[in-house]
Amino acid sequence: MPTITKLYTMEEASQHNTNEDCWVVIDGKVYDVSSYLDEHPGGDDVLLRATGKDATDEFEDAGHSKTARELMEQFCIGEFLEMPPPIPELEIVSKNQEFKNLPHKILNMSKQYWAVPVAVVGLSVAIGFLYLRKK
Ligand code: HEM
Repeated sequence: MPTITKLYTMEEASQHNTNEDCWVVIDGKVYDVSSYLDEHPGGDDVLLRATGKDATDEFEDAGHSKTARELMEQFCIGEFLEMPPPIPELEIVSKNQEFKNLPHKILNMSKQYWAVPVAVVGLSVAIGFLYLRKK
């Protein structure tokens, strides 16, 4: 039977960063080490500092034994879902002020183009009015 793996984003994993509720992300897997904080031979502070990021390097740097690696499996709650980085071009377009102000620019332009015929018609009416009054 296939096993269902829960996927967690870093945003979700990083919310579990307290003494009572502590998750760490190591080598693509998410571990709930809340119950292990007091027993961790390296101390609870290192685990708490390892939350909210990929702690693979810190875990490897500590030179964990085979026993430690076997032990950690019981704390595994799922896998880490890495979100793709935002596409730079789309970001540039969305941040570009020129594109953001485009609706206003179009509105202003349409106002300008209306102003000329309205002015011409207004002037013609005024001249016509004055001409008729003189007669
Ligand atoms: C589920 C996760 C983890 C488990 C089960 C675990 C388990 C252990 C165990 C059993 C030891 C004793 C030494 C050994 O047998 O290797 C240990 C030591 C240690 N661990 Fe972890 N660990 C975990 C995560 C981490 C993380 C994420 C860090 C660093 C950010 C870390 C840092 C350390 C340090 C600094 C020591 C002490 C090494 C020493 O004094 O020689 N551990 N850990």
